[in-house]
Amino acid sequence: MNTHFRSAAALPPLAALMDNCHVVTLPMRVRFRGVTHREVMLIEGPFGWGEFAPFPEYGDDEAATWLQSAIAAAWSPRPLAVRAAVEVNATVPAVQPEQVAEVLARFPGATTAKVKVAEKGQTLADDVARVDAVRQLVPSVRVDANGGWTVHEAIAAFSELGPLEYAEQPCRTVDELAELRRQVPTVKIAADESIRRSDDPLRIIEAGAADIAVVKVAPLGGANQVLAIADILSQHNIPVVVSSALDSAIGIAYGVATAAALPQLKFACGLATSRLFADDVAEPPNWDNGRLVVTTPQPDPSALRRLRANHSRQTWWRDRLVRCHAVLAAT
Ligand SMILES: O=C(O)CCC(=O)c1ccccc1C(=O)O
Ligand SMILES: [Mg+2]
Repeated sequence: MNTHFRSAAALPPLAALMDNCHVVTLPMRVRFRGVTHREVMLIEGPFGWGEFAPFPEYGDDEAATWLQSAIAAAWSPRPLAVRAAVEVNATVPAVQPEQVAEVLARFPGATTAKVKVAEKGQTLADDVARVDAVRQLVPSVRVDANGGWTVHEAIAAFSELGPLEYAEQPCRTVDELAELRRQVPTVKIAADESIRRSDDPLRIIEAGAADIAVVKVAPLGGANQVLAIADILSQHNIPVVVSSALDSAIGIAYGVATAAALPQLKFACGLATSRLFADDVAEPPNWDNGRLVVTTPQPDPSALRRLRANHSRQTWWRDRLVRCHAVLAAT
């Protein structure tokens, strides 16, 4: 577990979480990260709602940090906002070029698009065709390879993809990112998995592995952790991009609140993923021409019923909650 920025707040008793949690399954409009449905657990506390939604394949140690974030959201006040809305990017899954216009139509006014590339089973030609289709409709394009390229493949891809705002996690390891940055100083490199799945989210600094840091609130343990990490990164001239982990409207609102509290925000944030869901537990933050407005939504009781996960998934998530609570209690 990433214990570098553990919360100072007291851990609520397990019963307080168990008695106030709901597991829902949100349908996606298009496949994303290989999934068509996203399961999340929502927990109500004295300060509102938190979201506990580590991906199913994550182990308990890693998932416990996501629980810390859910608890911070529901058991403590939001950080102080310095802006009322946050600029966001359109997110384009690894779709066919013919589907690009339909995807982008869900993000009216967004001037930056993030395009998924290096998807398993696809080729560089597929990526080039998708990126070209996006660039015809949106002026600024970034790509996210989710660590799918070797250094060599990344260099080949950069030479064919045209101008990029930046490339997010082009390779898997910190050392590869650093090597790629040395070899291709003209393309900005953003670290995502190297921060959110690392025991030490700040290792990228010393390694010289990133120009930009993607920070996700849940895997980093909450808003205060993100603000602390962003402060250190800014001292090394590494700006942050706050992004979603495919959160429900509840998690998105916490991400928007966190982004709104950052002293500096240079890049559009990856928080517009609500638009990839066909249904949600609450109205997501208002969309204002490419920006998301800071709000604190409440889950709609009828949506919690409508989207309620089946019995075996309820049990699975409640068991996971028990185990992750034990991890937090022991550290
Ligand atoms: O950054 C965005 O625009 C959307 C968020 C996103 O891409 C994402 C969502 C869930 C899991 C992983 C990722 C990722 O950035 O790799
Ligand atoms: Mg990413």
